[in-house]
Amino acid sequence: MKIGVPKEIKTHEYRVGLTPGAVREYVAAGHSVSVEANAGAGIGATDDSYRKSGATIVSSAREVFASSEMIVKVKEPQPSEWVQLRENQILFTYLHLAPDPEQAKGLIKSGCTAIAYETVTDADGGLPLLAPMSEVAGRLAIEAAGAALKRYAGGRGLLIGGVPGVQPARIVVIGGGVVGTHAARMAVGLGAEVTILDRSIPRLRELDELFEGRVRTRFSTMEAVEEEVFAADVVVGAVLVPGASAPKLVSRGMLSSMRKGSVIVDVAIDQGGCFETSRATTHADPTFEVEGVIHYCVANMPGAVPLTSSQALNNATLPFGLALANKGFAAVLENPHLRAGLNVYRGRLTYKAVADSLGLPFSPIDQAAA
Ligand SMILES: NC(=O)C1=CN([C@@H]2O[C@H](COP(=O)(O)OP(=O)(O)OC[C@H]3O[C@@H](n4cnc5c(N)ncnc54)[C@H](O)[C@@H]3O)[C@@H](O)[C@H]2O)C=CC1
Ligand SMILES: CC(=O)C(=O)O
Ligand SMILES: [Mg+2]
Repeated sequence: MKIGVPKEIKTHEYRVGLTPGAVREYVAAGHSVSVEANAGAGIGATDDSYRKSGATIVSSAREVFASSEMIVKVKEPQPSEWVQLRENQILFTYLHLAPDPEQAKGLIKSGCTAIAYETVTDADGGLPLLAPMSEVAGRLAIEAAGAALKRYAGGRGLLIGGVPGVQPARIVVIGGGVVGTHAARMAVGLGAEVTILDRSIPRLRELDELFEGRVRTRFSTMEAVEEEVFAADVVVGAVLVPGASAPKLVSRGMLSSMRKGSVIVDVAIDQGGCFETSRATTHADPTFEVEGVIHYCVANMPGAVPLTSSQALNNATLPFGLALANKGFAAVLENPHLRAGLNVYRGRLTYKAVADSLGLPFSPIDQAAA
């Protein structure tokens, strides 16, 4: 198959869809790979290193889109990219369609086959292509919170771990999945007082065991969320209902009861965010303030550490990408985990939670592929 890797164009997005090491695997399996010039610059991978791995370097994204049967990216296609997609072309990348009707319409119109990393599943019920970036974003969330808590950044002027004799920051994590767990690890490591809320009791049990008493766990009801958020210095939003828009768990009205200079890190912003007042920001201008509460809502947090993130992402995407390259759409039909990743096929939305969130018709894959 002809595989294409354009350079990422989202603001301050430095990751790359395929590392030179991944290209080598595709080429060894008999595929050809076109990489846009400088696509790997953000991770220090030169065009020459891609050539050595067997790629052909082309000078423009236009050439990549025109010549490839499958496009492998990181972030959701931007408007200038989705107009270049076409029927019978596979797009393999993050999409986050639920809060993004314009992109959804663009992909529907293109007729392409769009597989979303974030809804591909594994045999344990996990999301193997979301998990590595959730690990990164969870860990970064506490760094972001630490920066925003600084007085000159508008924060309360609090050191996360405190010092002997002075209490540390109180960090509340809503959603104890991959992001939440990794955020909690960092927060605990810095000496914060940490509470994790989740709606899954089995998950709360696992967290209780994992942290051996170093975090408090709490079942997530409206009352519990209110009590914890009002007492927090930092709230990390880390909930997910796969494919769907994130539930809004903290309302605008609640902000006035939060501490001035406290910080919200809404990692779930790529699914629309779980705070009513969140709106997506970029690494160029990551925070804004509402009612004295600093909001950090960057939708591509792992893009800030592309060297770590591109490797972690490629480790996870490689077997799925190779299956697609080897078998084409048949791989989607025969592998239930890739099938779960299919969001758009020949002009139809094939993921129910996405269609429901967008208020658009849903077509089961069998129907769409018939
Ligand atoms: N902004 C960014 O750059 C990035 C954002 N993300 C996003 O972070 C979010 C979380 O991802 P993961 O941790 O991988 O998901 P996950 O599926 O591992 O964990 C989500 C957790 O939320 C819990 N949950 C669902 N509804 C809840 C509610 N009403 N109250 C409390 N808990 C609830 C679930 O039980 C689950 O434990 C996703 O939206 C993901 O796309 C992930 C990576 C990067
Ligand atoms: C998961 C995601 O949105 C990201 O890595 O940017
Ligand atoms: Mg994102």
